[in-house]
Amino acid sequence: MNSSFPATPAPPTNASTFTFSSAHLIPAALVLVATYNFFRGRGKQSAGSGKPIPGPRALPLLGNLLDWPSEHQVTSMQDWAERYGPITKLSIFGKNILFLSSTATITELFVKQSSTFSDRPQLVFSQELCGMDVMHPMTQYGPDFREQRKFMKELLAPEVQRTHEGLLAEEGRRLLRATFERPKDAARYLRRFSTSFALRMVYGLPALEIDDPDVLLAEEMMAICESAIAGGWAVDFIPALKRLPSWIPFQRRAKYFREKITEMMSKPWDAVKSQVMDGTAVDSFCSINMQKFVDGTSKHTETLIKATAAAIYGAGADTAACASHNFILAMLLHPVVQARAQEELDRVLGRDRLARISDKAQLPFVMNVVWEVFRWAPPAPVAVPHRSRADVEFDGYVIPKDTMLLASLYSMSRDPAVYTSAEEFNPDRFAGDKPERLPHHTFGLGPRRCPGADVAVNELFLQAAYILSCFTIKPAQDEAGADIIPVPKFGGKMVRFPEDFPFVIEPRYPGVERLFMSS
Ligand code: HEM
Repeated sequence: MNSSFPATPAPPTNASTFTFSSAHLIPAALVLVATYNFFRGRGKQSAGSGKPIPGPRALPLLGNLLDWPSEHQVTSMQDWAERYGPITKLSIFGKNILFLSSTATITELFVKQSSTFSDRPQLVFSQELCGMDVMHPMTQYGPDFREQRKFMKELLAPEVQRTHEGLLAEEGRRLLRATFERPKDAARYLRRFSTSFALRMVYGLPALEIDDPDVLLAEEMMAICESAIAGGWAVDFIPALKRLPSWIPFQRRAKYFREKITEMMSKPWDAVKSQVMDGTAVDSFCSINMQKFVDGTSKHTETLIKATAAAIYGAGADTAACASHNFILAMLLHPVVQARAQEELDRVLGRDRLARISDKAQLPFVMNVVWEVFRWAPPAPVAVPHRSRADVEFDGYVIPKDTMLLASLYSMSRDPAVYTSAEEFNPDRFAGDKPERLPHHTFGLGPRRCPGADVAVNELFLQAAYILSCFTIKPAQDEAGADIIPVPKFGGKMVRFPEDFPFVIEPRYPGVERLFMSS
């Protein structure tokens, strides 16, 4: 009966990497470029700039190369926030990187000065070498960005969400049935829920199984995107390295990533295209948008829609799966919270039906559990990197043009000015006379805020309500019969999954299966 979470799929390792985590292997060429940059003084702040931005001391030539947190970015950012305040500066081979860690600073830059801080940095590895420049999370803040947002709005805006409810409910029932029949695989079914939901919403594919090639390809693709964007690739800091020959390991890796990304963008897209042609396509983001360019819309628009489709499931499936894993962990560690949520579900819904999205207002405690899961363990603890478009004066500092900005959404969740006893899992913080602020920041701030935020909240709400109506999550036991209470540990670069932990999931009462077996 014990279940446990599989680790996040790792990107393929058919070639050794060339990242800053293996900095000792960087060849002499790299040092030469560094020397060149150093003497050109590219790492300095702009001429006549304000007070120096605090941060770890930079070494000659290397700058802060050795301080770069290729793993556990969140922990480094928390440490720096304590030592240097809300803005910490690193400089690597002439590139300025700012780590932001307070609600006030992130809001000021990403919301109030959004026209300057909503671009993405030029990441040579992911954008140029892997071909991700057209994917929405990497597009620059300009016409292509706005056009893709328009396509997405038609799918993801709150007013069109009801159309996804049928799909969510169907995937939810599949989750309950599979968990009932094979409780030890519950964690894998949670992942299937979000991947299958995202792929069906975007491409109108039939419901997918755990080991379906489309699911496996999508999971590999997500791991590839994470590695490409957050891998700390040397070529992102020294663009001249992109001219190195194709047999160099990072070039081989980029080639493999590019081929997989192209396959993932084209395979389901081409399948939908032929269904549209022969009139068998079901309504989906792709089939609906394809009709628009049948009559001669440009190839560029087709590429934008195709890349938007890939970005929606790429950005949405893993983060949502991570949130549901965090939910299970939170319920395992907090049985009293779990029992209160179950009591509310029984009181409001009875034991005759499962929740609907329209029940959210009647289930305030369940909703507060959902928000507290997002706050306690933000799935994307550091926002996708932003870039400054111009020199900007802020708080006595000058932030130079082309600075990369990494915002810690995790630190916002731990901000003592906003949340009391922030480490505690306490859904009641959002209730009572003086409720604390709901953690909308978990989805980022300003124009680059996650376009799938409302879908993600509905997805976790329905999962939480379905699971707690039908099952109880309990600790597994060791050989001596003692409960195993896991100490939460998290890993991953962009999406921070909890590490593998054992748990037991059991039906709440005899006959509960009639709620989900028949449909
Ligand atoms: C628990 C679930 C989710 C979390 C925590 C989350 C969080 C985030 C965050 C923090 C960002 C970066 C914001 C920034 O750069 O400042 C982002 C971007 C994005 N998210 Fe989500 N997300 C989730 C689910 C989804 C879903 C379900 C979808 C689609 C259906 C989605 C689509 C996207 C896209 C396309 C972007 C790129 C936006 C851009 O670059 O402008 N996300 N998300």
